[in-house]
Amino acid sequence: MLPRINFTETQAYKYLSNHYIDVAPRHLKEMFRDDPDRFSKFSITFGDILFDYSKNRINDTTKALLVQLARECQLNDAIKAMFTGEAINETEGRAVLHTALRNQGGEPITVGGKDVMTEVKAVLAKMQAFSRKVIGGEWKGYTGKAISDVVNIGIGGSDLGPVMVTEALRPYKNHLNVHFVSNVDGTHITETLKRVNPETTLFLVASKTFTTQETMANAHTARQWLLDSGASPADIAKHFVALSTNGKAVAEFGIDTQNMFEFWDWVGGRYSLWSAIGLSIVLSIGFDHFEQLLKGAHAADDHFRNTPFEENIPVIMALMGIWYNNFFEAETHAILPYDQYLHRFAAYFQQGDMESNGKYVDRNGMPVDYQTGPIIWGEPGTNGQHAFYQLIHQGTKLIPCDFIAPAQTHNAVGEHHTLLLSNFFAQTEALMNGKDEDEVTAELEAANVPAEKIKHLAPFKVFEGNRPSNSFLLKKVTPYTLGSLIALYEHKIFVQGIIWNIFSFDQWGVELGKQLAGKILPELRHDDEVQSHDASTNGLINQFKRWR
Ligand SMILES: O=P(O)(O)OC[C@H]1O[C@@](O)(CO)[C@@H](O)[C@@H]1O
Repeated sequence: MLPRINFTETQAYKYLSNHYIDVAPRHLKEMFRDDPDRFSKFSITFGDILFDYSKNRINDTTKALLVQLARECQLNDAIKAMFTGEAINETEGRAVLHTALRNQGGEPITVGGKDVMTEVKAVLAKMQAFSRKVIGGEWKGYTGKAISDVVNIGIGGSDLGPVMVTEALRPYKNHLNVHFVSNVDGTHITETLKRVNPETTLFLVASKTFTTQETMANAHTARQWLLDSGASPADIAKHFVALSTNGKAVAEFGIDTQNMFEFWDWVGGRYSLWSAIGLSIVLSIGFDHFEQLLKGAHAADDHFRNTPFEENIPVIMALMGIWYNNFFEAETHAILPYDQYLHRFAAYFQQGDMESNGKYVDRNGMPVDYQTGPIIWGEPGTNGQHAFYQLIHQGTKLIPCDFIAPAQTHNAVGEHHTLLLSNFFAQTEALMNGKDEDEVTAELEAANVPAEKIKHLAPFKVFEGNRPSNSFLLKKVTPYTLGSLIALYEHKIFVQGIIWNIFSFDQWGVELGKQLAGKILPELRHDDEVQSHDASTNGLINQFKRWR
C-alpha cells in the first residue's frame, strides 16, 4: 500500500514555506552572478541527455528542502512498491508495471505470484515475427498483395503514444505508411480510408478494454469498408489484428484471437506504448529500433530506481514542478520541443500527466486542500515563439517551461539547425535575464528615438525576466534517447503523484461523460423533442434536431 502522508504537514513543507519568502523575491540574474558554479551544480548528464535545471528559482537550500520533502513522503518505498509489482493502483486493485514491458534486467517480476516477464517476452516475440512478415511482404491481403498501409484505430493511450513515437522517429521509418484514426467523428475514418487501398491495408484495432465507443465504431466502419470493397468475412483475418487485454471482446468482434497481441491490466493505457499497443511503432520503424526504444526507457528506469534523489532527473523534474505548482501557484507547465518531429510530444503528456494527476481526492478518499496536477500544454519551437511566447515573457502568469532540443539534426540542410538552436538557447536566457529599463532606454537612445518617446515606450519593452525553465539537450533524437526521455517524464509524473498523496494510475474522471453520452445517444436517434435534461442541454439537443 502506498504511504498516506499529507505533504503539507511535513517538516520540509513548513521549512519550504518560510524559505519561499526568502528566495521568491530573488532574481535569477543575481543567483547566477553570486554562484559561478550554478550550471554545474544544477545540471545532470544522463547518457546522451543533458538536463539543465539551473534556470529555476532555487538555491542549494531550496533543493535540499525539496529533496527532504520527497524523503518525508516516503518516495523510496513508493518506488520500490511500483517496480516490484505491488498493487499501487489501489482503486482498481492493480499493479503498475509499464517498467516490466521494457525490463532488460532478466530478473523475474511477479504479479499474483506469476513472473510476468515470460508473457512480456512472448508478446514481444510475436510482435517481432508478425512485423517481419508484414514489413517483408510475406503477409498478404485478400487479393494476394503485400501490405502497404497500416491503420491504427484507437484513442487516448491507444493512440497518442504510437502517434508521438512514430512521428518522433520518422527518420527511422520504412516503406509502410502508418495512419492513425482516433476520433469518433466520421471525418477521421473517412479521410483516412480515402488514402488507402483495401487490398493492401492492415487495421490494428488498439484498445485495452475493447469496449471504447470511438474505437469500436471506427473498427466496425473499417470492417464494413473492407467487406464493401469485395473482401469476404473470411478475409477479415488478413486485414485486422487486435491489441488488447480483452480476448472475449476481440473474438466477438470477429478477429481471430491468433491475430491478437495481448497486454495486461497492470499496463495503464497512458503508459502502454511499450506494450502490444506499440505494434504500429514496430511496423513503422522495425522491431530492432523498437527494442532500442525499450532499452532507452529501461536505462531511465535504472537511473530513477538507483540514483540518489539529489542527482535523480525524474525526482528533480518533479520537485521543480511542485515548487512552482504549490508554492509559486503556477497552474500550467509548458513542454516546448525544438524539434519538429517531436510535435506531438506535449500532446502525449497532456494525457500522461493530466489523466494521472488531475485528481482532487487524496489517497485517503478525502478532498485535498492544495493544488495537484498542472495543465500541460505546448507546441514545437520556434513556432510557439510566434504564437504564445508573448504571454510567457510578459504575461501576468508564471509558466514553468521545459525546453527540449537535439544537438544533432536528422535533416542537415543549410544552417536551419543552427538557427533553430540559436532560438532554443536564446529563449531560456531571455526568460531568465529579461531586459531592464536601463537596457531598453540605452537601446532606444542608440536607435535615436526621441527622449519623450522613449519615456512613453520603455515600459512596454521591459522584460522582468526571472521566468524559470528546464532545458533538455539530447545529443540526437534516436529510439534510445527518446525511450529514455519518455520514461523520465513518466517517472516525474509518478513522483508528483506520490508527493501529492493521490492515485496516479486510475482515471475515474473520464467515466461520467461517457455515461451521459450513453443516455443521450438513443434520444438523438429519433426526432422527438427532448425534455429530460436541464434547459440548456434540452435546448441544444432540440436545436440540433431542427437543424440536422
Ligand atoms: O485502450 P482503451 O481501453 O480503448 O481506452 C482508451 C482510452 O480511454 C481512456 O480515456 C479510459 O477510458 C484512456 O485512459 C484510455 O487510454
